[in-house]
Amino acid sequence: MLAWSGLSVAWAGGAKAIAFADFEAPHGARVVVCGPSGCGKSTLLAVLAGLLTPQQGQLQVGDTHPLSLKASERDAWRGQQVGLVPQRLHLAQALTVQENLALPFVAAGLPVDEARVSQCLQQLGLSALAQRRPHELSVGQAQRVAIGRAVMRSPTLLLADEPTAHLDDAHADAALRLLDEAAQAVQATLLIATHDQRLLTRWPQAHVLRLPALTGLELA
Ligand SMILES: Nc1ncnc2c1ncn2[C@@H]1O[C@H](COP(=O)(O)OP(=O)(O)OP(=O)(O)O)[C@@H](O)[C@H]1O
Repeated sequence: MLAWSGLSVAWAGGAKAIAFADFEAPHGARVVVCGPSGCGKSTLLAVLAGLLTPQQGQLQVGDTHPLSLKASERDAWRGQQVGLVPQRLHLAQALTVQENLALPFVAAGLPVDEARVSQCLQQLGLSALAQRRPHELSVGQAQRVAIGRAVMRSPTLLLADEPTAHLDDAHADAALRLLDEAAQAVQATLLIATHDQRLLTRWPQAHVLRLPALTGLELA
């Protein structure tokens, strides 16, 4: 299951705090976090990925309580259990598609599982592009590489930040289908942060968390 309670984030200097409503969804769920620009969607994703430590609160991802882990344990947990497709894809420009997909193993100091890399290339329709570099890809192709990299180590939690921003209907649909299939293939919970209303129509069964706009009340 994915659950949090009492979560709040305060920025350096304590100027502003964001309190997130409590949430719980079963493992394997589809979750949509939506709300207006600046309401805290990316911030919540950073907390869920163990990249940002909240001021307060509890977080449970499967059997793990990431906020109780030491920094090094949390890094290891993130590498193994969390896949993140960031808003800006952050592909390594000097590396080929195949090498980008292998990065999660390299970053963890593990031998590259070449069979898994090949499987992902195939599943995401990237085999013919394996030797290209990111600047030789379309936006949709680059996004597929980012999705492949995120699911490479079969995470239990797959997070995607605005994956359909700037995509037309057909490409947005394709991106969502890929994320859905990629999550299903590794039996991960999939959480998407978005302000794209199309997603709510496409996934009527999703658990939806609507974050309110931040108001002056959050100002300390
Ligand atoms: N490092 C930071 N220091 C101070 N404030 C920050 C920092 N990062 C984000 N914020 C503030 O926290 C709030 C939430 O930002 P966040 O990026 O999470 O919103 P968002 O909902 O993802 O926005 P968008 O839809 O525009 O990407 C904003 O008011 C933002 O200015």
